[in-house]
Amino acid sequence: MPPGPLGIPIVGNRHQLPAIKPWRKFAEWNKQYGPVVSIFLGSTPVIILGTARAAWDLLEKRSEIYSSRPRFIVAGEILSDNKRGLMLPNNDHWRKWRKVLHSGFHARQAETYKEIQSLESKVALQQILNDPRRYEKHLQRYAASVVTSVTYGRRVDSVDEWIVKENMDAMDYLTSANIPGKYLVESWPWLLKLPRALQWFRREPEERRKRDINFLMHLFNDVKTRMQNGTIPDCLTSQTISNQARSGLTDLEVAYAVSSPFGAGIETTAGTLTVFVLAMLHFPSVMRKAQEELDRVVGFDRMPEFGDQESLPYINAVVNETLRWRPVAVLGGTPHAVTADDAYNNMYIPKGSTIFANLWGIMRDPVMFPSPDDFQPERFLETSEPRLKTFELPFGFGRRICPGMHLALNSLFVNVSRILWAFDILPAVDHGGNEVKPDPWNFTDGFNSRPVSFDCRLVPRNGRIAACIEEEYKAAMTRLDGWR
Ligand code: HEM
Repeated sequence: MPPGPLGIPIVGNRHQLPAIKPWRKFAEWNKQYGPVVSIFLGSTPVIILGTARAAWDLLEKRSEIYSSRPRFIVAGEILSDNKRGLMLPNNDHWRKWRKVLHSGFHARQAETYKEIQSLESKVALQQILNDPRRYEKHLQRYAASVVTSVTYGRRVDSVDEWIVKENMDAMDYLTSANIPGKYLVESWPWLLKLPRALQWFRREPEERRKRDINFLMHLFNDVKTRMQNGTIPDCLTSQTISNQARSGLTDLEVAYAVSSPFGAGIETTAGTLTVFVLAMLHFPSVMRKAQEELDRVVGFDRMPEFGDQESLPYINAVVNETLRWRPVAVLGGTPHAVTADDAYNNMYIPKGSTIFANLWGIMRDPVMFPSPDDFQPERFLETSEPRLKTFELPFGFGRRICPGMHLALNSLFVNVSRILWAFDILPAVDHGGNEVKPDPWNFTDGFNSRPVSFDCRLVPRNGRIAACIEEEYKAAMTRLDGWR
């Protein structure tokens, strides 16, 4: 097996793994033992990949055996009734679920969502202009509204709307059910053989499941009604319903499948945009260089559009560097599992191992990314490595690669370019007039890791830009009427 720290019988290495930010420990082990490390969590072998090369060699080149998931008994089987594909093993159910997301979000289909992304980003800019202190909330609203629009054809004005809150509750419960060690049945699956009445761990997640189903079916039925009335814009749910006879999916399976962007696409997108703001506070020379490019290509009389993207290589590099500098999907998303015994560089990888591609460590590999703590967009412009030119690494691997990648990259481009065009991003100032920069390492713990909320100033660069934002906002709100 690959090298790794020595564990103890029964618990394996669990006691050596901190409950908080385990990705840091993973990276330490990769530094000490090499790019492929093995540990045991209980009796399950766990492989930690610490370089992009190792992750590509295994998760991509051998994706037919590395694209499954570990078993999630409570969160996946009991709470989600095997209908949340993110936690499904590589089987027919998952393939059908994945097809829904692929047809909804592949590169060409993502082009059709650019209009709503552009309109929503104009709303976000105007909100930042008028209420800059709550910039983080505005970015979260942007991300939530794009997801509800492309999924259910309905935008949101605020993150306090019922649909967003109910979804957050559901996601919080899902995450809380997925904490390693919380449920005995995850380590002792034979407990599932007890008479159902004695399976005490079922009651709470099964109650929650009823609530989830009510919520998801309500959204599904709302789309169906609006399809019958002819009042819904084209969206993932309407497309999937139109296709249902061919796909053979039940109503409930569709309701779960189309809800995936809720859990996977809001926090990741908004968190990455907050990382961008944090980076600009610490690397003001990058901000100036990006603004010079925007001033040259776009000017002050109009805002950047998707059509400018090819003429803005530095902005594209800033987006890539944001995804690298502090990847929000720190552990590479949900771990993979390998479905057959394998060997790699003379190391044995047993069937059933859980595989983490530790993006936090991978993005800080000094061979691929020299001076990894520095925010250097230039590394994406001066490279001859094709895999850095189209930078898909932050979105995972092989058959499990993020299906929302194109939608996400479009969101990042349109917001990063417009925020830089519109505002100087400056540190907050304390009572004594001193600039206060947030700690660049202060990130949340959890499945996705984003910066802990921080204050800063977003100051409009000039009056022409401010007037342009107000004008574009008015026009955007009229166009957005169709998305209510
Ligand atoms: C900056 C934003 C985003 C980042 C960094 C990100 C990153 C990731 C990563 C690393 C994975 C795991 C891939 C793997 O297992 O190898 C993933 C999976 C996934 N992402 Fe994203 N994502 C983002 C936005 C989105 C959006 C906008 C959507 C939906 C429209 C989405 C939907 C999904 C889904 C459904 C999966 C699970 C795929 C599966 O298990 O087959 N993501 N994402």
